[in-house]
Amino acid sequence: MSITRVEITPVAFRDPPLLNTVGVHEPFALRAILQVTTDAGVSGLGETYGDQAHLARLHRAADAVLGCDVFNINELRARVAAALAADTTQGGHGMSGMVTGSSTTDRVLSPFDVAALDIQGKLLGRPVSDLLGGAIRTAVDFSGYLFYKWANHPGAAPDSWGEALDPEGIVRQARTMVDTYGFRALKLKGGVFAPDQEVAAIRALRAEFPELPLRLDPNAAWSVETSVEVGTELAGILEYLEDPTPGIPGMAEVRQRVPMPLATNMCVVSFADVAPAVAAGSVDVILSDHHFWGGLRRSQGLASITDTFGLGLSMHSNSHLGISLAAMVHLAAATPNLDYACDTHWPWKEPGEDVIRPGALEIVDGSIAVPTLPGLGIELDEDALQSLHQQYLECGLRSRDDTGYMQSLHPEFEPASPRW
Ligand SMILES: O=C([O-])[C@@H](O)[C@@H](O)[C@H](O)[C@@H](O)C(=O)[O-]
Ligand SMILES: [Mg+2]
Repeated sequence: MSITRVEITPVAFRDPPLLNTVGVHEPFALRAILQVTTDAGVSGLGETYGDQAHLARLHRAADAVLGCDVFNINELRARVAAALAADTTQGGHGMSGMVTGSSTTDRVLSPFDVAALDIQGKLLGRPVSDLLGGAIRTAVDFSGYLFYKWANHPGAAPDSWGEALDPEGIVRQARTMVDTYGFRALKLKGGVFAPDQEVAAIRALRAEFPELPLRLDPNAAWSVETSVEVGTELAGILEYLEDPTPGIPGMAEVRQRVPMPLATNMCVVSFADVAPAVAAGSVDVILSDHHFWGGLRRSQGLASITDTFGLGLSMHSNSHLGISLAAMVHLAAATPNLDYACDTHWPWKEPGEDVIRPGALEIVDGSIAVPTLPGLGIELDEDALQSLHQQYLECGLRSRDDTGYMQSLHPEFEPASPRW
């Protein structure tokens, strides 16, 4: 079952002006869609970041994996690693400066791993979750991911979500999320306003949704002292506090002084980070993300590590389409120690704007039923792929740059970590 062809199609889909500590989302989010074909005529799908530098690496890896057996993921990884061995360039990873230390090989391997598992599943007539050890749940819980946001991108009409720049706006947004999707946990992307305003937003959410677990993630926007102040104020209110401050040592210090668990998708982003973070006692919960942890099998390796060290496991998300969501659902279904509802940016997408045919993945009562069809259980919509590719060609964006976009509108904006 060897790989005979890899097609890589960059696509762009509309994205609202969501704010974060490094800037604001641009009008389009970029992704790359991989179609991997075998000599058996069966093909599989993968989805990853669409930044230009990443695309160049994907193409180098694509040439290197031709002829590789789709059942031999170890060889797949070795070939990707060899193809990128001489690559010492940094950046272009699609995460806007927030997750810089992840492994280049693992980021590039990820969509090939997912596509190979999709093919294996189709050949065997089994869903990907079976290939990962079997689904231990029939549906996967997701959290409602709240963002401060403008009403519209400059020059464009307001989107249906409206503005959210204060606690009332955030509560309104949360109400829409909960009423529409039934989410049973909420996460607020912070690091946008001064910490007291974000504390007020969390308190407002707690008053409106007394039963729902709440998380706050300022993406390392706070100093150790600010993190301790916020953590102390929000005692008993947060399920976990995510990346309050930069770095393994800073997180370790905060962890000693705040009552709630600390989570990260910033100071532990590759296997190389795990030992130092565990030794320093930096975190209680690691957010996995198959897009930078090397695909589904390596993410399960991470799950074993968190299990071994008694750490919690959650799941991180960036703006994504349906192939990524399907992969996340299969992984989460087959990971027994996934202790928390997963993040997803899915509700922020324009309904219907996707590369997969609708219907396979729906958020109902805050969770997504695990597909039971062979492979990922989704189908590529070729026309939609072409139209999102056309949108990519026309939108002019070639790399995610939240900071540059913000500075083009507010030249005085300076991202700093920590900012407060
Ligand atoms: O989409 C965003 O603006 C998020 O801030 C994203 O880039 C982060 O990677 C992420 O969601 C997080 O949990 O840190
Ligand atoms: Mg985070």
